[in-house]
Amino acid sequence: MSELAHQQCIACRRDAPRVSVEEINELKPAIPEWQLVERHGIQQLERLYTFSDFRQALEFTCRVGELAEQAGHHPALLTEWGRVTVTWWTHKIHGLHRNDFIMAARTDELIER
Ligand SMILES: C[C@H](O)[C@H](O)[C@H]1CNC2=NC(N)=NC(=O)C2=N1
Repeated sequence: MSELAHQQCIACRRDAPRVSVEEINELKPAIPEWQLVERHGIQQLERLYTFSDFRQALEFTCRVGELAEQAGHHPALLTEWGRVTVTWWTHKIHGLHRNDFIMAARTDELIER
């Protein structure tokens, strides 16, 4: 398990700061396959995972959902035949929190199992 995936998510408050550029530069190397995207002014982390069929994609989707429920922090999930797009950001701060990087690293761990 990567060190980042081991870190604890903290309860994120509405006034919590978004990650700084320095923090992004510190955290992003741990999740190299993820893209930084911006939608409607909101920075997000996004990764496409590919699978052999829809059932595999659906099973992975459910595993990510379980991870999210355990952490109380939830992604956007797009499940298609052979593909799942996972997008993390923190709704209440309209951007990226350290928690999103931790959850992206944990999402990657689901594949490596
Ligand atoms: C009430 C509930 O705890 C909050 O809405 C949680 C749920 N999951 C969440 N997930 C994400 N990604 N961002 C949030 O701000 C968030 N808030």
